[in-house]
Amino acid sequence: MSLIIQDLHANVHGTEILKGINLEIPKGEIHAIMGPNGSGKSTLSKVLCGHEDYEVTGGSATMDGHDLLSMSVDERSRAGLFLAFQYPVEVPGVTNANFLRAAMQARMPEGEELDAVAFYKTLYAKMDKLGMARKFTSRAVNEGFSGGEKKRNDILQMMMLEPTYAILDETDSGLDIDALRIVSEGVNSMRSPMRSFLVITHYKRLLEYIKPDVVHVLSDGKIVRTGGYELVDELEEHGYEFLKNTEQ
Ligand SMILES: Nc1ncnc2c1ncn2[C@@H]1O[C@H](COP(=O)(O)OP(=O)(O)OP(=O)(O)O)[C@@H](O)[C@H]1O
Repeated sequence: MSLIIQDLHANVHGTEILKGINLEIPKGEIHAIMGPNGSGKSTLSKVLCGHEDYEVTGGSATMDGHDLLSMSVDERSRAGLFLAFQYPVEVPGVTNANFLRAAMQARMPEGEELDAVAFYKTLYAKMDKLGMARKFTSRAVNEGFSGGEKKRNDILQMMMLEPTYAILDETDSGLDIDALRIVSEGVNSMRSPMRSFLVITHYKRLLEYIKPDVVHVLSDGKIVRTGGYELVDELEEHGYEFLKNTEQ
């Protein structure tokens, strides 16, 4: 049971950004992707989620054997995929609570109704865990939220939806020191043999809390290095200097 990406190529507005990505994330593992600005990290996450701006031109991606690329965005979500965006979107006019209720209802088998009492009980417990005030339930999704509040809200969505494969795109950006710890604890509380994470980040500070099993470096649309946690230390110390030696 894994997320398997093979020789994935993708374009945005006719320009090739992903140039043959190979990645296998078995259930239960946390993989981190690091890499220079503009190397394609967010593009990879958006392609996996089916963002309409991105055109897959080759390769495959399967989730537990199912062809991810042939599914609609909705189907991918229902199948257990979740993306916390680098820049979380605002949804004016829809309260956080209603958004989450609708998202959870949409995942239930036809004919079954979400239990409202149980929903709010779970929601409040998870908000407490993330240190989020109750007022955020009645505010429109991310509208007027600070950068850090948006990131926390994304993690709340993830904790409510309980995906099997979660992609976190620079979740640490904009978080203050306490929020970074709290959000990381939220992620760690979801670690399970039945769930995998792909964590995109620039900095060691997040990975000190969310210890990845495997670390990849993405450069110019390809995975150029894969290793263990020691790779994070190496990058922190030397940056992406080594890439210059691999460039033509
Ligand atoms: N919708 C888009 N329109 C035009 N160019 C795009 C679009 N999406 C991505 N790109 C380009 O694709 C390249 C890869 O971008 P991407 O956001 O995937 O990089 P990244 O590795 O996540 O970078 P960062 O670390 O800065 O967040 C960049 O050159 C970017 O300008």
